Amino acid sequence: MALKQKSGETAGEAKKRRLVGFAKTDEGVEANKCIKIFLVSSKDEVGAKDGFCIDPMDLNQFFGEDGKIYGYKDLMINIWLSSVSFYAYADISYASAVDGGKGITDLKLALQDIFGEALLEKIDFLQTFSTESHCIRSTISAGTVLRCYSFNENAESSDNLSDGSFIEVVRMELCSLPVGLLYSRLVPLTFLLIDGSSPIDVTDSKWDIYFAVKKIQSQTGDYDLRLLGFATVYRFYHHPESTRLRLSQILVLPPYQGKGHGRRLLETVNSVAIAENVYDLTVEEPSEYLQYLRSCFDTLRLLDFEPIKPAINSVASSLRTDSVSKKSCKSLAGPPTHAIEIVRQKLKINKIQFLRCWDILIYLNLDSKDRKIMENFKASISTRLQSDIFDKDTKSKGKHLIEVPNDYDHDMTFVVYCSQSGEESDCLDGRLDGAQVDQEQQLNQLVDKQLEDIVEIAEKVSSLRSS
Ligand SMILES: CC(=O)SCCNC(=O)CCNC(=O)[C@H](O)C(C)(C)COP(=O)(O)OP(=O)(O)OC[C@H]1O[C@@H](n2cnc3c(N)ncnc32)[C@H](O)[C@@H]1OP(=O)(O)O
Repeated sequence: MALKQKSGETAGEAKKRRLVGFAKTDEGVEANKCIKIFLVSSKDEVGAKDGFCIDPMDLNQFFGEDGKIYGYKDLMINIWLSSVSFYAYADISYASAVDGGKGITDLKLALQDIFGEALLEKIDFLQTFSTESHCIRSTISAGTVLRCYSFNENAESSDNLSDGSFIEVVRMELCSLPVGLLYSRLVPLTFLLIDGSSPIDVTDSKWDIYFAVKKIQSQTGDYDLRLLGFATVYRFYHHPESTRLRLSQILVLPPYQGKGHGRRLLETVNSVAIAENVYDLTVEEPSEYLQYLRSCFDTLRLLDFEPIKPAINSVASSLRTDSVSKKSCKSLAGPPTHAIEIVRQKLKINKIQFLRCWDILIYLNLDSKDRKIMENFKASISTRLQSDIFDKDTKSKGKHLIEVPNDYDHDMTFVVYCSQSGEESDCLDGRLDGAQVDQEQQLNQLVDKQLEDIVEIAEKVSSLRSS
């Protein structure tokens, strides 16, 4: 006999209710785990799962607060992105779609948030391989070719044009209609591959875009263009009658990364800054790798820049002396003002970037195996960091350095804040819940991290110079 519960239902009924209740708990699936994005260059590659798969930053960010997709059983989303036209098509498959308590995610809407109007139905997408096959050439051929270099697929080649493929760097105004339309189809790539990227206003005439394109010669003697990467650059007004350039986004398509195209794009923007004698060139929130690339590139230029050599030699020779007092460390910690100014004027490197490269330039002039010299070098960096963060005046106003945990595992984040009263305790201490740790220890960690970066770039620069 079935046992009845208090409410009058049997134990069997209660069990069934529990099971149904359990089945209804939809745990969802992380977008990162069920979406794959393939870069394809022909119709035949669409549908093949062994093509070039893009590794996006984080797809979860496009799907609600927890990054999950709800309501589907065995969901698989394969997205085919054409490297010819930059249109896309999403192949969505699942066993069933049931509201398990958290609704059914509107996949079309979410994918449109990423791909916008570039997302097409399959039939239209397949047609783009013929109808849009020349879209890069027809859009970009009106641009100004600023640079041309030959390129060997398997090994990075020099800039002589004798062999390999031809690569051109072409500049265009983003506000021209065909360029704006092409850029709008490239925006999804910036969302997927650049951390924290946001679209730019293509109607603003101060935006330029630099395309790196590969020229492909056809058997008929005609040619076509394949897009390898691009960079967007904004032209700011600088008082009283100058402009500043800011590199906002730079992206090399994943199959072509690490082959020197990003560096060539950066070099080209830099030559424009010099040729047009703008005030300086800055980079908007560079990623760690872009900053590394940029520091290698700028340090190499600075090593050949005669006007700052006496200043580098003078600091390096002081650091070589047996003992460097705290007081003298301060004067050794940074470049002299005239060096900062001439570097900005001639190379268009701004002060913050020059300070980063300065440490590398000094390090390259020292014997890294000499413990005493390295101690002096470290002390000079520490002195500068210390005065950057806690200069005399602000120290007495209650400045605090606090380590704050972040979502990334590679670095630490530090927050510097001032208590209004200048007293030790402040409501922020409470908010950060015991995050305040010993300042000196944190400063040392900061110095060690800085030293690590300096050594890494110095070694890369030395190997590039000797190759
Ligand atoms: C502001 C922003 O947009 S931040 C976001 C930046 N973009 C992204 O993160 C998107 C994804 N990533 C990318 O698109 C690319 O990787 C980029 C744009 C960051 C870099 O472009 P890539 O083509 O991959 O880099 P590229 O091959 O040109 O340069 C890298 C190498 O050149 C080296 N290099 C730097 N200067 C020079 C020089 N003058 N001569 C020779 N080599 C140099 C660098 O040291 C680096 O070598 P390594 O990695 O072997 O140590």
